[in-house]
Amino acid sequence: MAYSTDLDVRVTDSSLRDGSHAKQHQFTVEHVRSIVGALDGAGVPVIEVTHGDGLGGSSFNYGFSRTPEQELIRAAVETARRATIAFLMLPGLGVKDDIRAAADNGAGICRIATHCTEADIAVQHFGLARDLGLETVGFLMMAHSTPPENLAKQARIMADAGCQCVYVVDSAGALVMEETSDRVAAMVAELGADAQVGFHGHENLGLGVANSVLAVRAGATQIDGSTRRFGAGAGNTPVEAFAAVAEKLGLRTGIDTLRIIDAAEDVVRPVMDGECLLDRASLTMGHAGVYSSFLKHADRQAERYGVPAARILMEAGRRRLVGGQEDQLIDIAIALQEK
Ligand SMILES: C[C@H](O)CC(=O)C(=O)O
Ligand SMILES: [Mn+2]
Repeated sequence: MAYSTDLDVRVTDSSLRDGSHAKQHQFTVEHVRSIVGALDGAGVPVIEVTHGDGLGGSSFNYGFSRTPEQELIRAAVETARRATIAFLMLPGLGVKDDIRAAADNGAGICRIATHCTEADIAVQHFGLARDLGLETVGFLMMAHSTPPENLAKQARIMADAGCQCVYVVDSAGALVMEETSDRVAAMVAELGADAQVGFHGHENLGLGVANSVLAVRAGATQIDGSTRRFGAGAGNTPVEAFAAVAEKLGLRTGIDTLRIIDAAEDVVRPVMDGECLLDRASLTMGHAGVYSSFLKHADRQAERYGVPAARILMEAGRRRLVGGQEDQLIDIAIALQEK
């Protein structure tokens, strides 16, 4: 593998990428420097920094970034003393030159995300990332929406393309307990020594930490979280809670539990516009299987058309919308208003 470690689980903190959704992509270089400094000091080994929708995500459809993401990546790399800086890219939103720029700016890990049934669109990007000497991670998003055996076949496509760790990505926070471990186990059985398996959880049903522990027990060796749950929807698996639980379970994460608890309260929380809440809208997303990053888009359309965000999200779940179909939330809101 691209890194050697004596950790049982390697944690990637996604506050500065998944949290970008919650912050409506308004991160500044100062936000990045303060959060990276605190997480790095607490021993978080990998910190992801990008627009919420990855490289090239800054756009009319997804929301414009306040600061160009390559500047944020550069600031993160300059600040981190021990942590490796990762970035996310969705083929089609980002292009190969974006990967080259992130590598030039010192990022070490390229994370490539596709819908869980479309791994084949990432093949050339994994090849490029490996050629550039980057470590590679694959994200199979909306993993609740396809059964474990299909997910394992998609993971195989990513691993054959050069991906070193394929993630079960619970984008909707919809997976419940064994639904997580069954998917992880199927991927572990398929990939064997060819690639690691990871898990990225969302808190929409309050199961981020529990699902992550089950993922580890099923063979996952990389876990994502966000300190203070700073992520889309109800947020991600809280890193500080996962670190504390892992410590009690005797799993080595390399994270200093007390320092990450302080970082959550003293450094990350002040950057957040508000807490990521387990409220009606986010619970609806977990229940109906809706992509967590739809929350802020639904809130905006709810306000514009005077209809409840939860109703918009429920309909998005019924239509089985996937990432990239954010504009359909407008159609849904108009239809609900007309009713
Ligand atoms: C682009 C998405 O926000 C990636 C992600 O974090 C997820 O699907 O969850
Ligand atoms: Mn996410």
